Amino acid sequence: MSQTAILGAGVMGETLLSGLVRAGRRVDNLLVGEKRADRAKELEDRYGVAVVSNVEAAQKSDTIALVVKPQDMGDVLDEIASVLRPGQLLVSLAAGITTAFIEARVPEGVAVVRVMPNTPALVDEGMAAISPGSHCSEEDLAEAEALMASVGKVLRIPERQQDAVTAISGSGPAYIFFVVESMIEAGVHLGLPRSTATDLVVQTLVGSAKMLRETGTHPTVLREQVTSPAGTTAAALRELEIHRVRAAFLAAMEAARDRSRELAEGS
Ligand SMILES: NC(=O)C1=CN([C@@H]2O[C@H](COP(=O)(O)OP(=O)(O)OC[C@H]3O[C@@H](n4cnc5c(N)ncnc54)[C@H](OP(=O)(O)O)[C@@H]3O)[C@@H](O)[C@H]2O)C=CC1
Ligand SMILES: O=C(O)[C@@H]1CCC=N1
Repeated sequence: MSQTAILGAGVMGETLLSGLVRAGRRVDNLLVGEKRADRAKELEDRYGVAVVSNVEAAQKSDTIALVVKPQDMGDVLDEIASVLRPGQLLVSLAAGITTAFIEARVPEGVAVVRVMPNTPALVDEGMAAISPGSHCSEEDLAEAEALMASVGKVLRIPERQQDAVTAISGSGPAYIFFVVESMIEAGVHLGLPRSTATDLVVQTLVGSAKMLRETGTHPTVLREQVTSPAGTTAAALRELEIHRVRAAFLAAMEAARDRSRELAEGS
């Protein structure tokens, strides 16, 4: 079995680690590089995984997942570059960071794949988009695909689409949780107990998501089915249009796309 390292075990690194463990990956085939000692101890206790230096993890692994913040990526690559060798695969999950950025800092022959995952991977419902770097074989891409497939769906996309993907599915769960929070607060304003409002909103979200996935029906049609003539839904949707919610979503996602581009410049 090949050895996999995860460098940076914050929210996303742990999400990947826990998914691999759930998918049946033996912990002795996994290594974690994490600079914070208390966090390292937490992960060792929780998963029984070895937390070692980045250099040791990189040296001993065939596949190395880079899950540090984009701003820390240059330092981590500088730290491990001297122990990397041709045939190894680097899988970067960092927003904004291009495969060219990574390839310029590692020895030739090290394959690079860029991935944009999301946090629903924690419940095996992740959405990951992957793009090959310039020296990446089909085998390397398939390896990265298998890594991410253990925690959800995987789509292969051209790298030029990665900043837009980051804005849609990478950050996407946050927008959905924001809508959920807003609806729960509205329920409380309307006089519902908070727990009742929460149950109503969460099940409505799950049911609606299931309809989208299982019926394959266009969301406009599904929305129209809820909207009775001169009814309650039409009254609510008119307010959402007056408050320019659709335009706000577009502006928000353009801002996320632009921020992803800026992260590539190291800011
Ligand atoms: N959270 C999300 O929903 C998503 C995140 N991503 C990407 O995943 C990456 C990580 O994000 P996220 O998990 O949210 O961030 P976190 O800050 O939670 O995790 C990053 C972790 O890396 C650690 N770290 C920093 N420097 C080093 C180093 N030199 N060696 C080893 N570990 C180091 C950090 O420690 P410390 O805190 O001490 O600095 C922290 O534990 C980012 O690049 C982000 O763009 C992609 C898609 C979704
Ligand atoms: O907010 C961020 O920068 C990361 C990338 C996508 C989701 N979280």
